[in-house]
Amino acid sequence: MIDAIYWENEAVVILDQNKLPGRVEYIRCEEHHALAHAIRILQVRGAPLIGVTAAYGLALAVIKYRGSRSDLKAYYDEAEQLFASTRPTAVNLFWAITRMRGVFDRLADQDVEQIGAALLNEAQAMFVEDQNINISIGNYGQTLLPKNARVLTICNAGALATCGYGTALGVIRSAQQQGKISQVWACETRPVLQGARLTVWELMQDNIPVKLITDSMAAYVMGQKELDAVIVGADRIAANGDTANKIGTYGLAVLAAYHQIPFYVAAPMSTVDLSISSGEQIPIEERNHDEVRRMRGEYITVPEVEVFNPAFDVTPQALIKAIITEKGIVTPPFFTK
Ligand SMILES: CSC[C@@H](O)[C@@H](O)C(=O)COP(=O)(O)O
Repeated sequence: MIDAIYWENEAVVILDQNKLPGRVEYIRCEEHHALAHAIRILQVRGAPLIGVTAAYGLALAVIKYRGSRSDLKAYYDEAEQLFASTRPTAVNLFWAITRMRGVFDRLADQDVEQIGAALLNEAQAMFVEDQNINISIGNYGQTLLPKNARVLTICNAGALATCGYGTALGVIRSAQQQGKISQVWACETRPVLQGARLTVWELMQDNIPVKLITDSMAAYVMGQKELDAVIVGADRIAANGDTANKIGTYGLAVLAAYHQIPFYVAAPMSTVDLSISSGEQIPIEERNHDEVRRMRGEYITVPEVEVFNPAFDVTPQALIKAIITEKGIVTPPFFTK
């Protein structure tokens, strides 16, 4: 199993996903600013992993705190703000921050060491829970797939995006264990290439048959009747089922509807944001324009060109056949009563 994050001797160690697949390199983060930076620059990414990384970061902040007890709350507020500002779309980040805040507030009268230890316990509990949640998502999700399934996915919603096993790739892993997978199609996922770099690497580690395509080839693959299902992860799901996920997901859902291929979202309940009724209210991150102008560092266009670089899009719920969660398979009207 791939370890995307772990705690070791008063530090958080993360797998540098920007180096994959060429190099498997771990970074030891001794203080929380380094972890916030790692989230911002995608060294750690994927909604559930972003949340757990922030949780470890808040624990680390308190464990490393050397100021006066009376200043701890202001210091914690600032650390929380720092993590909240890293990436706006994945609601798991805010879910994790809120959960950690609950621990911090509950122990308001305790000394700094006790609070630090309790925060670390909470982060580690989230880590273990996330693994179990993903196995449960996988078990439910694999029941939706036929024998010899050919499945298309985008981005990386795998072990690298979570604390292990993955969501969309968790469904694929469970189906593989049942002998049900004949082919995974991985979209490369421009501009940052999480599909080409991460999903391909992760699936090949587990000997799951994967074929890489550029994003623009998906329609052709579907038209050739080479596909039984599309399964993607999610960064935020509104109560009505509208789902924000990596840019390009919406296009795949439209294509899948045209070709009558079922389109599934796999995500933990911590990705469901019941405070918003529809996807219009989901904040969409716009990232650095050089992600589009350059590929792996090299300019692929005129360096001065204007660029639009939304990192996510929102798939309308009408295009989603089911959302696979750890609690079961949810169908329309999804999370609205
Ligand atoms: C289980 S991860 C689900 C999503 O977070 C994933 O599909 C995705 O879009 C990740 O985007 P990223 O920008 O790499 O963090």
